[in-house]
Amino acid sequence: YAILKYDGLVVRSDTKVTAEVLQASNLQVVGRAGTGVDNIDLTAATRKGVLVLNAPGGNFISACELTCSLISALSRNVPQGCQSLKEGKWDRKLYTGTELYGKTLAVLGLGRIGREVALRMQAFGMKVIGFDPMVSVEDAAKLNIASLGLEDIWPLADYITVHTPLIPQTKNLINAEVLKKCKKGVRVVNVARGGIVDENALLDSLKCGHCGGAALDVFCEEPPKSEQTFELIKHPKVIVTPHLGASTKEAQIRVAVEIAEQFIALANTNPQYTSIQGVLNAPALAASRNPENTSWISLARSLGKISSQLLQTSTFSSTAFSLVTQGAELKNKQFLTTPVQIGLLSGRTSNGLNFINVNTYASEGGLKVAYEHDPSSSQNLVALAFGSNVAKHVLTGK
Ligand SMILES: O=C(O)[C@H](O)COP(=O)(O)O
Repeated sequence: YAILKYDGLVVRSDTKVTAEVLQASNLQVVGRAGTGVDNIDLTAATRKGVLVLNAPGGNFISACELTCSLISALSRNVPQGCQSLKEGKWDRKLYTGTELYGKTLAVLGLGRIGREVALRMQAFGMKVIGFDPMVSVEDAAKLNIASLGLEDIWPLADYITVHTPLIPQTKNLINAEVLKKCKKGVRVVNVARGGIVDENALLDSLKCGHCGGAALDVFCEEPPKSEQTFELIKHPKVIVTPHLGASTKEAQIRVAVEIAEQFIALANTNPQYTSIQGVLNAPALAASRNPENTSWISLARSLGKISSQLLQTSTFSSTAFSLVTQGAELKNKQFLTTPVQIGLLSGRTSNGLNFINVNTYASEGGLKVAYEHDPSSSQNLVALAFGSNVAKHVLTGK
């Protein structure tokens, strides 16, 4: 395996980093020069203790701009008119469009891309409604977006654009039932991920004339192979691009720089680069790298290790663990439960434990460490209490 000699890997969405690839490698870090990580087996990476990072700050403007271009191209039949003229025709009547001015755009997912799309399409005079369970009605209103429930959105939207990751909750978000609830003539745009829009349902709705058009940059399978997807791609009311959302010179430079800077920060070789903001599978990693925490981490690990030796049990499932910190310096140090877990599990597993994978092995072994900060004492101190119905112990360290 060529991968064996590498410690780090940087990919775009085309390269699949499967469990098999991870297993065959000595990788310590996988960087995604972009946003979506559905091409990386995050569970397998976490289990192996391989850090996964992304660079979402670099390509959102490009994804937004492609979305806006597709919305306006859809409204005026730009690709169809272009193709027809190249074929020597002069079909002015056939490609009469509709204005965007005064139309309602539904933006599903009000993260970085969705917000930028809303802002730009408002400049066209579109009324923007939106949905995002993570964004409050007030915050949406600050962006001039009326935040509505999905059921209220469907009958209002002239255009629907999706800007969510592909997760179980968003798979087939736009499906046959939804399309039936939409206005006749609704247009659907997907520059996010294939699978958020049900391709078969969209094709049926286009064929019966209910859906008025679609613009697709992403597909369930990339590159597409199935006959049905090609029928959708070739439909006269569909305009398509081959996953070009982030394919601009600027975005590619930005994501490459963003990932490279994070790799340098991880290597700790240049004090200019310290930020590893794209970490996806190690919530306690940033805190573990702060020199102020070093001695507390090693104390927490030792408390875990000693507790493990004091406990005669082979499993932890019937033992309750509680980590208590005291003193101003130790406020909000919940992450110390991670080195406690490492200490508890070390010597009990042949897997190499680190800040990335220990939570996986802890939950598989029924190990839970509760956390509490006691503000009543000014003395900086860490205490690990553990016990069962039979015996209780408290270990403290300063
Ligand atoms: O998730 C992303 O960042 C975009 O879909 C872009 O993917 P790409 O890096 O493969 O172009």
